[in-house]
Order: sequence, then structure tokens, then C-alpha cells
Amino acid sequence: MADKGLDLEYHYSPSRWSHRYSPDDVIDAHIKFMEDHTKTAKWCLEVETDICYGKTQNQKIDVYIDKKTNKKGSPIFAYLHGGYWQALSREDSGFLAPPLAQAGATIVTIGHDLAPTASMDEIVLQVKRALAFIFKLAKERQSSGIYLCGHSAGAHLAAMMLMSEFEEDDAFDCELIKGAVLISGIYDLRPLVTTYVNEPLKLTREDAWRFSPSNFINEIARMSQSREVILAVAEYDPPEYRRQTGEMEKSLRDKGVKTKYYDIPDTDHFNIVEKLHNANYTLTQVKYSSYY
Ligand SMILES: N[C@@H](CC(=O)c1ccccc1NC=O)C(=O)O
Repeated sequence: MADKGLDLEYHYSPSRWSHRYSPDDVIDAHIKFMEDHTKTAKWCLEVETDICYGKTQNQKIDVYIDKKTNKKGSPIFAYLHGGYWQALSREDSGFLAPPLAQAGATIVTIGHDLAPTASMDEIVLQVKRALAFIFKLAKERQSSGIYLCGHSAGAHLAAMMLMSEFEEDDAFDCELIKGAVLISGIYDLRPLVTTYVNEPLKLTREDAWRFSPSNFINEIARMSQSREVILAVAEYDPPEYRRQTGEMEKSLRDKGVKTKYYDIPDTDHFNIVEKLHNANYTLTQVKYSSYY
């Protein structure tokens, strides 16, 4: 291989950095983990699936609660899945619900259409629409607030939501967003433009910057002064992901946002989020102490 330092394909392929499995096997294992543990979550929790917030196939959310612990006023934990905006789904994202639900939260997994069916413009718009829908849900349930969580491309989408202005309608109250947990995210999309990731997305360099949260630090910071923004990255995430997470955290902290930074030892891009399935995992515990 030529100079790996310049090989963006390699640096933006998290599967090639896992210390547990081969690239293909780590992705297969990730999908199997999510499918199996989402099945278990659907067994042990009360679930309402396929709630439509828009007209197309994937503009749907699933809601998980534990009837014994969920009360009026409970916080909402809204999750955006990863998969480089072109893979995975909300339907297999319930794996993280059990410990959060048992602690009293309402877990919402957010679906959206994928590239190439949907453009990045459309995906961001759909997630915004989903959030407006969740604001209404939060008001109905007198929820104490919404915490946005995203993994990988989902962390990018969650970060984009931190700067979104919603319409001046009582139901669209972005103060309901109390914080975010951004896990192994990507915040500057420009390096992706020349890689395989961009094949279905077809972003120009200008588009990539227009959809980069790192281009909107002032806006995110202005809207997030009373939010808590947690950024987490895996020890075995690609160095580019580690760099982007570190830079994003520092930029937001420098602008007065209350941030927390977690560098999770002995994890890779995939099990850093899978482990939310465990009640005693660092990132599961963080949310308990700062949010509930
Ligand atoms: N082709 C990518 C796959 C990938 O990046 C990915 C897979 C599952 C969940 C999140 C991912 N990354 C960003 O959204 C890789 O080689 O790792």
C-alpha cells in the first residue's frame, strides 16, 4: 500500500481499524449484534413501531418504554443510527433501549431514507421533521427534555440538529433538546468527497462543507449554551475520527458549551455503541448521572 497517511479510503473505513475482527467480519458482527439485541429489547419492553412522521418508506420512528418505570415527565432519548447515510435502520437500533428504559427514559429510534434514494439535503430535512414530531410527543408526555444520541453518520446528523432553528410554534421548541451524546462521529465531511462513501451521496466539495457541523461552530454554540454535549470516540476508531472528535469538542468548549469528552479504551467504531446495551458501561452511566 502507498502512504496510508494520504489514503482517505482507508482512513474513513472504520472496519479496517478494528482489533477484534477482519473488516467484513466486524460489520457482519455489528449487524448481527444489533438485530439480536433489538429482538430482545422488543421482547422485554413495550414497543410501538412504524410511527410515521412523513410520507416515504423510512420516515418512521419506533418508541420503547418500560411500563414499570416510565412515568409522565420522563426524558426522551432519541437515537440516530450510523451507516454513512446509506445503510442500517431504526428498526435494528433498539439494542440500546433496555438499560435506558429501565432507568425511566422513553427511547425513540429515528428512521430516515438513505442515499442514493435520498440526498443529504433530504436526509437532514427528514431528521428535522422527525425531531419536530418528537417535540410534539415530548409535549404530550410532559417530558422533561430530549437527549439526542447519534453514532457515526448519526452523530453527524445529531450535530446538525444542534444548530437547527425550528419554526416559531409552541410545539417546535428547540429548548427541549437538553443535550447530545455524539459517538464516533464525523463533523467535517470534506475528506469524504473523493472516497467510496460519496458514491451514492454525490456531494460536491461545497455541499460537503455546507453539511459540516464544524462549519457551524458559532451557530451550534449559540444554541447550545445550556445544553450538555458529550463527545465519545473509540480507542480503535480511525485516527481521522479521533482527530475530528477531538477538534469538535475543543471548538465547542472554546465557545462556552458544556462538553464532556470520552476516549473509550479497548473499543472500536462498532462496539463503542453496542455496549450501550450494558447498564454498567461508561456511556450508559454518563447519561444516568448527568441527565436523569
Ligand atoms: N464501510 C464502512 C462502514 C461504516 O463506516 C459503518 C458501518 C456501520 C455503522 C457505521 C458506519 N460508519 C459511519 O456511519 C467501513 O468500512 O467501516
